[in-house]
Amino acid sequence: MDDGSGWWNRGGARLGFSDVALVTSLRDGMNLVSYEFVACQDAKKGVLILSEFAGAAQSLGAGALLVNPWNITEVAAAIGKALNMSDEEREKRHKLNFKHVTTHTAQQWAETFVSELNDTVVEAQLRITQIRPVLPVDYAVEQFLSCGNRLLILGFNATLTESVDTPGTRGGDQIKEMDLKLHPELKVPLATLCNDPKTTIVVLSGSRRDILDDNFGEFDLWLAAEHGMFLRHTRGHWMTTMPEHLNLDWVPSLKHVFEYFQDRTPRSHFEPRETSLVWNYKYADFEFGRLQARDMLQHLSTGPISNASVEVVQGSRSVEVRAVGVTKGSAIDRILGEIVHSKPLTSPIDYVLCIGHFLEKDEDVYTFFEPELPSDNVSYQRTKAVDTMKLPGERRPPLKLSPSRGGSKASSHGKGHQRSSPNHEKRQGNNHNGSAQQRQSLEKTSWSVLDLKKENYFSCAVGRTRTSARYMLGSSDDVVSFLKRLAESVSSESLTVQ
Ligand SMILES: O=P(O)(O)OC[C@H]1O[C@@H](O)[C@H](O)[C@@H](O)[C@@H]1O
Repeated sequence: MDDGSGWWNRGGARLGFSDVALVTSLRDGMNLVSYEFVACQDAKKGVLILSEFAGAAQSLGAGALLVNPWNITEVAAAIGKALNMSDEEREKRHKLNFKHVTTHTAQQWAETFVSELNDTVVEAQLRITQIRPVLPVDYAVEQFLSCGNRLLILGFNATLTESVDTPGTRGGDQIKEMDLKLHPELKVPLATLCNDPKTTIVVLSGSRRDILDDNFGEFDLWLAAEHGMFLRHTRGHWMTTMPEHLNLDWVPSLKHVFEYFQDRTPRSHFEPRETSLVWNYKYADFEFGRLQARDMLQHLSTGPISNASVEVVQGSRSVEVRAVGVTKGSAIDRILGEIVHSKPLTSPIDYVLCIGHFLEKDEDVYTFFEPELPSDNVSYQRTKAVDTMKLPGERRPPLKLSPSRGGSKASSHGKGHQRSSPNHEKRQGNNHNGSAQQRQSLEKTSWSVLDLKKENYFSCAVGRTRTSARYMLGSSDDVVSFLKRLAESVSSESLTVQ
């Protein structure tokens, strides 16, 4: 425990040798001593008697004996109990507290704090953000045709699916109605766009890998599941782009909470994922769903995850819990990195369309591509990657992704697919994955990936007017019409070329 500051000699050692620690603060912010005591007691498994007025009582209450320090009889009884406690109980109580102290590190606290601070900024910005104009479809199509390397990033839920209010065409089967299904009118236009050599499509969704596989497996495009934590081209295998330190220990313990709310809210739906859990009540009675959501949020804020490194994200008709650091915007640079690794880039991406019914938390994906800071005084949240490339007020130079930022690690999750080595992919005849030689030469340099002019960037929120996207569309029906227009323009473009 000697950290060089003399703490151990000044008194820290006593904490390690004691059988019992008695903390009787009448008022206390946190009480660091109780944490230090637990940290020093791995050998002795000493008992902590803790004032219920100390902040630490909220996190160490499970293993400590909690007392009201004004109640002398209670304190005396606790001392007696602690001194006579069986080894077994001491060990059990110590284990609970030791786990808490060693897993709730300053690093984790700082990450959660910064992330919540960012959320507050985004929320405040959204409140003062002007209502966005409707996507100028003709102009977006015109610009699309004028560019040579186009990237389309499409959300899935409520973007490429049928509107919730579309009268029941699914035969009244509740379970089937709640399944996420690609809008039937999109199959043809999407296939046309996917087959266009100048266009790359990424479906970026919170949904699980199997759901994206079922809906998009037949198309020639990229799938980014679970808010971009997993990625694959439909001709390749899933890989993970998850940050190394993501803590997912909380997932199993929370599932029963979500199941409970699913069971007591008819037509609501719980989707367990690997990096998040989502309960959606968009098909349920709205008022009842809202009340249930409120209950759930309260339960979550006081329950088992109140100290875990997770975020509770409230949607208009959903509640989601995800690991800190899981957002679409934080994943997008890793996704881009993989895409440009996988096929030789002949020219930088010069057109980006990013469209989705994204939660506020995920709107960071819109700002990632913002070529210029907006002229009004609304400052946008930018991802780390962008911050390193652009100073406030500066026009961003073409995006350079270094291979290390873009790199991902092989997945050991889900279907057990491992990321193939370039050679393996070659054996499969996968022309979306460059040869080992190409990759090697790319890794020696950084290269310009994005050269995006303001007029060629179209970010668009679906069904949300206050957004950090530049434009909005009313519903997925409008998205369908727009994508049909883009597909028609691609068909006439290829006819002209012939
Ligand atoms: O991530 P997707 O599939 O584009 O869906 C966007 C959002 O759609 C909302 O309707 C859901 O309530 C959210 O949970 C989801 O994240």
